[in-house]
Amino acid sequence: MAPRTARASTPALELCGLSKTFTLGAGLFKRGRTLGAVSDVSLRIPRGQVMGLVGESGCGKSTLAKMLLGLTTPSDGDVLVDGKPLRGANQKALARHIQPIFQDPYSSLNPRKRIAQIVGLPLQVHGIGTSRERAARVAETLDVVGLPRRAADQFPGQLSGGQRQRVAIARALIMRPDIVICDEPTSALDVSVQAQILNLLLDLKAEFGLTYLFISHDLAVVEHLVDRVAVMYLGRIVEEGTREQIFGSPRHPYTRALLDSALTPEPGLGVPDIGLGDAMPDPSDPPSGCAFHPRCPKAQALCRQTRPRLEDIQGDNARVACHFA
Ligand SMILES: Nc1ncnc2c1ncn2[C@@H]1O[C@H](COP(=O)(O)OP(=O)(O)OP(=O)(O)O)[C@@H](O)[C@H]1O
Repeated sequence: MAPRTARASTPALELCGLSKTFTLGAGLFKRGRTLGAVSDVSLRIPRGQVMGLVGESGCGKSTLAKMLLGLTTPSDGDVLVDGKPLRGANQKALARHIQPIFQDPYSSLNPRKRIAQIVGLPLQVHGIGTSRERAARVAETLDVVGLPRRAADQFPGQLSGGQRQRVAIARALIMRPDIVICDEPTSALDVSVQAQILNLLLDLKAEFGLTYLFISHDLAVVEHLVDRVAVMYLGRIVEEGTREQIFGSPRHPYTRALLDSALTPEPGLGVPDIGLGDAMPDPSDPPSGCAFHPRCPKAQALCRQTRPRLEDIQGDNARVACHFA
């Protein structure tokens, strides 16, 4: 793994043609079908920036996150952290660079452990510091995420949803990572608490120079804190650009549909109906050509035949995969 003093121009996190294929229904005498959960994803996240990753349920966001966290092995492609490949890196080195914050603080915290044990566990697992040093770092980190000192002795069940997500954030920060993968970190929270957690994430980013990949189906949440946005459909990135480009002048019909659905007034109700009629196609049997064509209001014959490449939009520092964008 890279030293923490990598050059400022090197992206903190780079995904190069990352793919994950699952085999379904294989047996002794049966070959099984393949499902491309993530296909040929390439992204660069500069140090200190927030990349939003958006798309409907089942488009591959969590599978992508698991590959970045070393929880799933890519079928193809590479992940570079500070310019160095993650492949072959040991878990200890990885944990010092990349940490996750997951959606559900209710199920991701062990209900039988005290908060101090939960937050300090990564230090213990990786043999960092004496027990006194670990306790001091836990106390300091609880402060940083805005939890009272007394929370250290409490159990998750004694805390509110927002406080539990602060615990999950403290557990991620205790290793002082450079990159945090936030997988729907506010989806399980009340709307009023969501804003507090998002503001906390922004403050922590500034304080520790963190780089975030922020995964969400909720575009309103993403708009609040990202620098760039990548839009994913059926395992592929279909559009990527700055926050202003994606929210101000989206080019891909799917991005437009997602933005339209974000305007429907039912925040916090889970994945929106994006108003495109047919549900997302079966990823183990994707449509020919552009995978979005059966739902696309602008589809033409070419879209059924040829898959558009994700190409640079001239002079715009953005990319789109659509024949007619
Ligand atoms: N272990 C697995 N084996 C087989 N298929 C899988 C596996 N994990 C995920 N998939 C499939 O890969 C596709 C992408 O799933 P993934 O969970 O990454 O999507 P997602 O965008 O994170 O969805 P959600 O927001 O609902 O979590 C889905 O079709 C899913 O059923």
